[in-house]
Formats: sequence, structure tokens, C-alpha cells
Amino acid sequence: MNLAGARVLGSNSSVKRSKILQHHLCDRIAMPSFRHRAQALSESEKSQIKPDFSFGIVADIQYADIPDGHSYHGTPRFYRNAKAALRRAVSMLREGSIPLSFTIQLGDIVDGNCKENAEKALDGILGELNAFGKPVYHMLGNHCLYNLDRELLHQKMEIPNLPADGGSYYSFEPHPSWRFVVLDSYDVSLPGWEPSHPRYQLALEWLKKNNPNENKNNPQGLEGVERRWVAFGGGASPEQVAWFKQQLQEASAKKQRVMVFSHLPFQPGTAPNPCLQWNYEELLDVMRGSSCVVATFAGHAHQNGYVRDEWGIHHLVLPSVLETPPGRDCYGHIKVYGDKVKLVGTDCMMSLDMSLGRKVLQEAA
Ligand SMILES: Nc1ccn([C@@H]2O[C@H](COP(=O)(O)OP(=O)(O)OC[C@H](O)CO)[C@@H](O)[C@H]2O)c(=O)n1
Repeated sequence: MNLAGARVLGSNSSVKRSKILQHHLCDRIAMPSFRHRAQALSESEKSQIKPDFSFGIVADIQYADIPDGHSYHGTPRFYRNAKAALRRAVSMLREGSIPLSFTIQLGDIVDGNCKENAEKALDGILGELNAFGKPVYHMLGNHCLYNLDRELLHQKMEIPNLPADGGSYYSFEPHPSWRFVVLDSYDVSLPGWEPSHPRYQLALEWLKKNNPNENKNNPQGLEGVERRWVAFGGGASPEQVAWFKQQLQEASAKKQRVMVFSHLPFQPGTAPNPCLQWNYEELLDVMRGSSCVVATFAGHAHQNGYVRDEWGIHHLVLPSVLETPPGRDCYGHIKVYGDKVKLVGTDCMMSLDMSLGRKVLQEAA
């Protein structure tokens, strides 16, 4: 891993003895050239034993059939290029030397700016992803929900095992020793629910209580992690939190290890504070109350971020296809071994070796 910019937090930090790494966009930092990285990886791969399984990963494609633009803060966004970059990613994931069992996309598959053509944009991107030829697991981001109905997204994305309450959380077992839990970051939110829906009402209540600004997308005046109280964020309902707890209990009982996937990041330090999930602490408490969670993966922040917390859980935030300059790449694959997990990022996506904590190894023995 390129450790430029890494720092070890002090003992008075909330993530004591943790390593924190935040790579920013590939056009903002000096990254090793693609060729150099490909050679380095093939050298290390020669010495690896075969993983138990491997899968592809991609974040924030956020495609729209509109001219290039920029984020609220002025970062360039290459809306049409996102499809070309995804096509390249899918073909590399499909044809690469490592056989992948499936791919996960971390939400915001299309951008909210394609109001009239949202369904067409969604169909186009699903077509690109499905060219992978193996299962693709999805989750919903704020942009998915700006113009598209949840039910329609569930159907088109063929999301399995959904709860009866209309939420978008589910789990699957990619290997007998592993459970993957996909959380719904917008279970309690303004986007995705009718204003009369109880989950919308709850989101409004939380936002009114925590963000005094008239424009609830604006975190102005809020300090530190309080800046997460913005309307383009979201939270997990009490029902989802209870379900999550149960998932981890079941995984522990089956001696399974767990990876958690979500559009919004949970761990402070992995992403700017306005990107954090509203009730991230509750979800972290659930994870830390069990010994089976190895890693969490999120998108939304459009940049690389990493913290290993003091419970040994690896928290990763992965960069966006949308803000990857034309001609550059942004995707990765993850190799899962008995004692470690290895993210192999391409070009703008970081690479990372993650050892399994002692407690996880003991629990699953
Ligand atoms: N201070 C702000 C920030 C944003 N907005 C408005 O909120 C909407 C969502 O912002 P957007 O950047 O489009 O959200 P993304 O999910 O694409 O990106 C998440 C992270 O920010 C990436 O770094 C939009 O309408 C903004 O104009 C605001 O009003 N005030």
C-alpha cells in the first residue's frame, strides 16, 4: 500500500493505536504509475497461496448522460465518462487473471442530475455491470433515490432476501466461513420515501433536532462529527439495527467472519464528517459487541480512506468512478484468505493488506 499521508493517531484519540490513511483523488496526489503498480502486484501475487474466494468492487459510478460538471465543493465530475470507465473495469474484472465469484457496487449507480432519463441511465449501467457475467450485488445511495423508486431499484437490481418493511438491507453467504451484510444507509432518510412515510418523518425529526440550517443539506455551523446531520445523509432504523445485531449473532454461532457493506461510511477519520452515517455510533457498537466483523466497505466520499479501529476492524472508504479523470481507472478486487483480506486496487483505488484480528481468528477457530 502507498502509505503517503498515513499517520498513527495518538493514544488520546477515539481510534487509539489505529492507522489512518486518506488518499485523495488520483488527480490530487502523486500515485505510482499504473504499469509500476501492475508489476508490483504480479510479483506479490506469485508468492500468494490461492485465496478462498475473490470478488470485484466498484463505488459511486454516478453516471448521467449530461456534460461534465463538478461537486458542490468544485471537484470535477465526469458524468458520461463514468460509463466508459465502468465498461473498462467490468472487462478487466471479468478477464483478469484472478477468477472472481461476484462483484459489489457500493451505491450511487446513477446521478441525481439525470431526472428525465434516470431509468434509461440505470438500465444502461446495469447492462454494463451485468456484462460481468456473474452475480452483481448492489446497495442504494442518495443519488439512486433522488429520481428512482425504491421498489423499482430493488427489482431491476434483483436484490435478494429483502426485509418486509421496504428497506434495502440484506445478507448473503459467499463462502461457508463468511457472511456479507449489506446495510441500507437510507433506511431513515428524506430521499426514497414519500413525505407521509414514517421513515421520512423520523428522518425529518432527527434533522430538525440536529441541523438548525434552513437548507438541511448545509452543515454550516455544525462542528466535528455533528456535520453529518445533512439531508443527503441517512440513518439505520431501529428495525435495521436489531436485524444487524441478529445477523452478527447468527454469524458468530456459525463461526463465520463478516464483512459489512454500506453506501455511507461509519468510522470517523475515513471520510469528511458530512459523509458519515447519522447513527454510525450505534452500528459501530453492534460491530464491536461481536468478534466476527473483519472489515467495512463504504463509498459516498469519493476518495480513499482507511482506519483500523482499536477493536481491529478495518474500515475502508473507496473512491468514485464519477470523479476519476478520463483515461484513468477506479476499481478493485478483494482476495479473501483464511488469515487475511487483500484489496487490490487499480490506478485511483488504493491497495491494502488486512490481517484478521486475534479475536476474529479465535472466535472462528
Ligand atoms: N455544503 C453542502 C454540500 C452539499 N449540498 C447539496 O447537497 C446535495 C448533495 O451533494 P452532492 O455533493 O451531490 O452529494 P454526493 O452524494 O454526490 O457526494 C457526497 C460527498 O459530498 C462527496 O464528497 C447537492 O444538491 C449539493 O448541492 C449543499 O447544499 N451544501
